[in-house]
Amino acid sequence: MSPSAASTPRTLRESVQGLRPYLDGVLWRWVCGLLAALLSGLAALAIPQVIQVLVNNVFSADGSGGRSSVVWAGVVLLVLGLAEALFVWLRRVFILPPASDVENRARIGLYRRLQRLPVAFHDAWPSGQLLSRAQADLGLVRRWIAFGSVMFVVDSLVIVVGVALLFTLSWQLALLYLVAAVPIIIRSFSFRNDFRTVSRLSQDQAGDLATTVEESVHGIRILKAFGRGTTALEGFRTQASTLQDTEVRKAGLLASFVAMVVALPEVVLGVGLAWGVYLVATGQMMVGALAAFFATTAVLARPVESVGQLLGMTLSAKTAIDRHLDVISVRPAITSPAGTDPEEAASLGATRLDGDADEMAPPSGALPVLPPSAGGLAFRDVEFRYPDAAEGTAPLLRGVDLELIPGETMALVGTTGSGKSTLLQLVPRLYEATSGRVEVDGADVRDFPLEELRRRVAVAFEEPTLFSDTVRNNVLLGAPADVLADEEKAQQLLDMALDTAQAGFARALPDGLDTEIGEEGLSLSGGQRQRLALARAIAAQPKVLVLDDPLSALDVRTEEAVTQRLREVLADTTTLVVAHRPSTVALADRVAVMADGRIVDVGTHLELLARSAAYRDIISNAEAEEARA
Ligand SMILES: Nc1ncnc2c1ncn2[C@@H]1O[C@H](COP(=O)(O)OP(=O)(O)OP(=O)(O)O)[C@@H](O)[C@H]1O
Repeated sequence: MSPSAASTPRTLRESVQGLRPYLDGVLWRWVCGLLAALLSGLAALAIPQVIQVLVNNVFSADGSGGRSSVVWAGVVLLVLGLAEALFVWLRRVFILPPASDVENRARIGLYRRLQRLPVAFHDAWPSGQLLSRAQADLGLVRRWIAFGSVMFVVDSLVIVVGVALLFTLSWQLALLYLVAAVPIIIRSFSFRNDFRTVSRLSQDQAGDLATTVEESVHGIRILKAFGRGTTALEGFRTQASTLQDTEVRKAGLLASFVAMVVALPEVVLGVGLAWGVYLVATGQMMVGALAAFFATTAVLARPVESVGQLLGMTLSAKTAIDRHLDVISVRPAITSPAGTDPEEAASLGATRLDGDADEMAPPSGALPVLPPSAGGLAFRDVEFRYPDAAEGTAPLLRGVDLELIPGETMALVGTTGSGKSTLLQLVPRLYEATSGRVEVDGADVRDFPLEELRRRVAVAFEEPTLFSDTVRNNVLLGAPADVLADEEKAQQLLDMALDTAQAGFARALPDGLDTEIGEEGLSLSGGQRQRLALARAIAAQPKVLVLDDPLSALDVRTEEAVTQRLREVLADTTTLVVAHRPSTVALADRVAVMADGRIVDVGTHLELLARSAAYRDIISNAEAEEARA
């Protein structure tokens, strides 16, 4: 499901139940916090009752007991005031830490799920939408759990109890107040729907805005180079204004509802006061009851005022939870075979939703019998279409048959857009073949636990992605755990990988191999980044290496040197490499020619030059491009 797809409709109860995996050990503290908040509300409501006794005694006909009752009432009021403050403090102590726990667990659950979801999911979801779900939405959920949810329940209960007390003091005046609540109750139904819609819109628009910021920071060089800064700013301004309009609409909706909630009791107050005085004057009501009545309405003023705000907060939090669940409930389409991956089961367990039960096969711990790691790679009648390809279009890859001999280096060449990169991504299951089989060491890639498959297969892409970390950590990202555990072996592996990829320049960086490279390695040149990404693939010590034009930013001579070293050092590693330069292609054992989503020929460079017009065409185009460069 893409972010533009409608969110699954859920009731508030269902949304809150979606948080269940994060509520371990939280509920009892929340209930204690709720009780503390309720007691503080009741303590506040008890104060007018004391006032009633006090006033009645002071104004009693004989005046007896006036002084002592004032002292007692003073003591009781003090105790009630202190109790109210104590319970407010207890509410915070009980609820604040578990609310942060929920936020933290939900954030980790989201991150874990994002790691599990296939590349196709990330193709469809803009990063800003995911960012806003991980940050702003979960912050809102925390505030709602810590404050909004508790106070919504407590204030609603305080209002119910308070109104009941008003009835004990004067049913006529209480009825007057209740009648004033009828329009509020009626309006609250339509308010809920209106506010929920606007709240979802504003949170989605905030996500789109985050995507724009992320993209323009990422593409700042392009924007500057093309002088598009002003245009980008205009676009951003429009988007920001749209969000502002939605926020203003949201605030307007809330303000009009809150105004109604606050104003109606105020209007009733004037009428109520006059009527109350009449009731006292005609002996239908004690003066103490009148004082207590209005003291109670004063105590109720705060919960009545805030209940509208809290309803708004509850609806916004519900939207935030729904947006979280929309991501967390996406089933990863590419998974390890059932029961082979404890981490997979943990990921599902941490985010289990209704209907997941059948997918929750407990990890058996026993891995299926896998073939020995020999470096076999084959494609058998493989067909593939992108999940987001237009309806009715032909599959991108059709009837792909290709077999590599363990240890050989095969170059994959073809016209642009013929599907070379796509084919490569099927090997580590970044995408899943629509039909047919991709085999590693004779077994279907779907039979391997993902971790094992990706231990056997390493990848380097044309667009190298590096992380904000040291050169060392970037290169050793996928190195075997036993090598990493031994400092000396890790250093040897690092040196070998850097030398093979001709990435010795990294040693001359200011802090050598411990130099922190900036976000995505942007402080390095394109060719330097490519060589580090290749070194990373080599350091993973795979049996199968798939390289998607990983040396395109290098000059011809360096590319040749790297290819030559790769063949020597990784003599028993099977390598499938997308290449464009004739000189590099010539170094491969064999070459596969791809056209229009099919492998149309396989042979040595010389064989193909002799027999394939398509190959000669590709090579002569590449030579012409090289000469122009
Ligand atoms: N995520 C995607 N969703 C939908 N279509 C895609 C996606 N990625 C690539 N394509 C389409 O698949 C086709 C093949 O792309 P691919 O990158 O595999 O070709 P290629 O042979 O590697 O091209 P080049 O040599 O230019 O890198 C292209 O038409 C491209 O538009």
